[in-house]
Amino acid sequence: MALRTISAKNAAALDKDLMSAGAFSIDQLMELAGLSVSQAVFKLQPLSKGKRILVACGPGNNGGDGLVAARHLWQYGYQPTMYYPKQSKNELYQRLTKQLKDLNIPFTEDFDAALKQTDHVVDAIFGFSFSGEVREPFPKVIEALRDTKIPVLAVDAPSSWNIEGGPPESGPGKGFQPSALISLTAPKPLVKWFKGRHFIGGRFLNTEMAEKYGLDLPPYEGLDQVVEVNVEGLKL
Ligand SMILES: NC(=O)C1=CN([C@@H]2O[C@H](COP(=O)(O)OP(=O)(O)OC[C@H]3O[C@@H](n4cnc5c(N)ncnc54)[C@H](O)[C@@H]3O)[C@@H](O)[C@H]2O)[C@H](O)CC1
Ligand SMILES: [K+]
Repeated sequence: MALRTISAKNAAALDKDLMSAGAFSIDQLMELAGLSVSQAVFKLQPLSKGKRILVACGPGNNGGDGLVAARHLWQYGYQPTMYYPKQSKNELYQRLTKQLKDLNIPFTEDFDAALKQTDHVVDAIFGFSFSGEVREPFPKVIEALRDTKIPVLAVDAPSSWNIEGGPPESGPGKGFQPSALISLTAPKPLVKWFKGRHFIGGRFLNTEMAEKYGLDLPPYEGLDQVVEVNVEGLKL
């Protein structure tokens, strides 16, 4: 039986619930989400296969997960490069950005050039709050992700995909099928159309919240912040 999915609306409500009734702060959730992303990269792209990781970050919390992941990746010995064209003025993102700059992690404005010099890409552009047509400056970036042969790990959703309806039928994301996906907390309905390796991360759900939102507690093991699942949602 497949792991149960969570709609965009319920994912946003669960996030709020975790931060009110659940007593988590956004920093904590983002740190755990980003840590999971870094562990998925470690499993997909061992250091021996190439250390250069291009992390594309969008303006919201999906981008924040990418900022956190990059810091952990640096600590593991990777060489992250950041593409973060719409930087938020929010204090949390500014702190995360400073932490990366203090590690001398480069920020680039030229996504195409950076893509030619990387071994792996993290797509942390849009997550469960994406809707409508992709707006500037991201259409070109989504097209490049669609066309590249370099492996791409999508964070929570392949950016530009509709959370409920999956791949877009037109626009830059038409035909974009990343090689891997990490679903945070629980898979979104779009996983039905996803064909690559699938991880679950964001190990912070409790039994009560899982029951309230009709979710399964993912089968994490030991110290792992991620679990890889097959199309049926079962641990590999
Ligand atoms: N509980 C969890 O699982 C947690 C998940 N996290 C991550 O947070 C994102 C959701 O974050 P949110 O800030 O709500 O939204 P997004 O990052 O998906 O995007 C919002 C951002 O994007 C802009 N935007 C929306 N649509 C478009 C468009 N068509 N074109 C251009 N820009 C667009 C919008 O204006 C906002 O600025 C979730 O997926 C996880 O990755 C948390 O980190 C921790 C808890
Ligand atoms: K994404």
